[in-house]
Amino acid sequence: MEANVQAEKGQLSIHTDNIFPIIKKFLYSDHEIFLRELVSNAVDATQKIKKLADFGEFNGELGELKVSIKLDEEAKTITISDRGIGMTAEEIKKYINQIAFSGAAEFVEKYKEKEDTRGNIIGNFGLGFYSAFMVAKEVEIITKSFKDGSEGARWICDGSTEFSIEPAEKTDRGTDIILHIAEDSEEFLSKYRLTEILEKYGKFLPIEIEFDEKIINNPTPIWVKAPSELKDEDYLAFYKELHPMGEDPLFWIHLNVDYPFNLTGVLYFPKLKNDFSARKEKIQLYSRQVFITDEVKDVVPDFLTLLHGVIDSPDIPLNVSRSYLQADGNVKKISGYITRKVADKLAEIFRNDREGFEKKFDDIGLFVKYGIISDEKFGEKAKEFCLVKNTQGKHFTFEEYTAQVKENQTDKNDTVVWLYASDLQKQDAYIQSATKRGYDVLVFDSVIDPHFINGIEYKIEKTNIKRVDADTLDKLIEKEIKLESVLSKDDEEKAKNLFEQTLGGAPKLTISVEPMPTDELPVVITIPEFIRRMNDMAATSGQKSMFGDMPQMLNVAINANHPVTQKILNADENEQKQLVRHAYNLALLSQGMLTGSELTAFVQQAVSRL
Ligand SMILES: Nc1ncnc2c1ncn2[C@@H]1O[C@H](COP(=O)(O)OP(=O)(O)OP(=O)(O)O)[C@@H](O)[C@H]1O
Repeated sequence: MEANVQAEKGQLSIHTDNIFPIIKKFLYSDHEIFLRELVSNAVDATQKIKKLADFGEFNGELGELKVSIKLDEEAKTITISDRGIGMTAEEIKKYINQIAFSGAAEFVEKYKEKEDTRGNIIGNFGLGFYSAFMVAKEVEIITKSFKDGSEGARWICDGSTEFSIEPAEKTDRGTDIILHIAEDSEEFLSKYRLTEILEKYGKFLPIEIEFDEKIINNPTPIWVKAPSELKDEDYLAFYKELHPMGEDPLFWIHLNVDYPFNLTGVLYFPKLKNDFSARKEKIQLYSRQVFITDEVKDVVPDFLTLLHGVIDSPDIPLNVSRSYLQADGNVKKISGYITRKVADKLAEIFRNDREGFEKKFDDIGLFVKYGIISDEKFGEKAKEFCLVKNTQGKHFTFEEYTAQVKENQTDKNDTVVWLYASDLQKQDAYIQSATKRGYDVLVFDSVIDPHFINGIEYKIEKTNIKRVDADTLDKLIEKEIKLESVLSKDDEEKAKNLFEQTLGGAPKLTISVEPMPTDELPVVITIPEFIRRMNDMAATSGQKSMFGDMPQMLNVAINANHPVTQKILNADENEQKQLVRHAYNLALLSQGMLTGSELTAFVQQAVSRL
């Protein structure tokens, strides 16, 4: 059989007429970035002239090197001017007419032997210039190269694939890019709008940027300086620059690494209290001092997005438009590095200033706990310095706490039981009972705590964490030796039946008779730990628990040793019922569960006895 497809290799052909509109309009989704691209080019050209002066390849006067932006509302133009290296007519043809040929990349390549110039040069792809056509119907370049004897040149293009180039009068070295703004982009002919864009992308560009007779940027933000040059005031002042309305941060970390990737930055710990709302979009990502994004969730683990500050890394892979990140191996390394640094800083403060660390823990606890449950590596380190606090306000590390309660709170299965309360007011009766037994009670009252408890329980060896009202104390920490019951088996059975009959209408009650100390309540109501915890976690993550909203299951423990139980057993039928209800209501009341009409009835009944 004859083959009608011949094996062949070849080259795809691209029609400039078709691809050009795509580059102009769709490469960059956000039109405002034209200004970022053109100002970055002007900054690059300025950095290059400085470099050439350093290398001895330019011996003239550098002079004032700022980049300036001018708006002419009447002529409907925006002009970006620099005093950088400029271009000869030949260079325009090479760098501008050849789309996707980057003079920036070429410069870096040419001088790579001399030093790592990449650090200063922003451009890479050779496309940024064309973003001008997203907003301009015509673009002019008037430029003069720094090279001796160069003539000025004027390039003009109306956005088609045709251009013209001619000699031009220009006395000074450098480049003016003149944008004749298109009708559909006139929003950019506004001082306010341009200021906004310049402040967003250019606030920390390394060369002075002038607009409307003002310098809009800080060319040497603290993250480009050496930590040894900086004082606390400098860090606090920079924080104010980022968050003018923000409360002072608690502390900060200066990031500075150049191997195996390049990254600088300063991360601040804000006061979080019990509040997740402070989060998100407070870390800004820069690449060579050009603002990229404040959506850093692909670069740092989620819990770190609670921090504020700046990260600058030329090694975070950006796509052509520089507005999106690409998750890759480098990003993982960077994320790992930041996590480690943050953990190390916390460990250092913990070691050097335990008292200060404890004071700050209310504010950073949320962060540390979120880190522990969401990031394995951070969790490993944070185990050493994460603190828990008891009802007396004393702080402990996990290890210290286990050592503290081990003797008294180890159950017959050799498991250490940590008791906690989530609401000091509501659970007061239970806390007091536990304290009377010599047990210690922790406070876990933040939004993250239900998740935190669940997350750490299995990480701390042989430990159970139970809320103080999850069961009667004897069952929370089951000991070998039990308290004796003063009731006969018969009487216990009678008491149980009586409660069951009287409270029969109440939903899902599990009634038991248990020997407890006489100073505890005659009836104790508890909600099983597991079910309550699932409810709590569902509530904070905004989901519905599979167990519904309210605790459906209640354990009602009748205190066999309380004199009231004896009294109930000895009373006549009518009085028995009243006493049972009353004791049950008191137990509900102490759990904060007597509400609505039942509470009203209870209060009225009590009043009638006055
Ligand atoms: N203001 C300027 N002064 C001197 N040369 C310039 C200027 N603007 C652009 N160029 C030259 O034109 C080239 C192409 O610019 P373009 O913005 O398209 O790409 P790039 O900056 O190299 O890369 P990227 O697409 O990443 O921005 C630059 O590399 C540079 O050589």
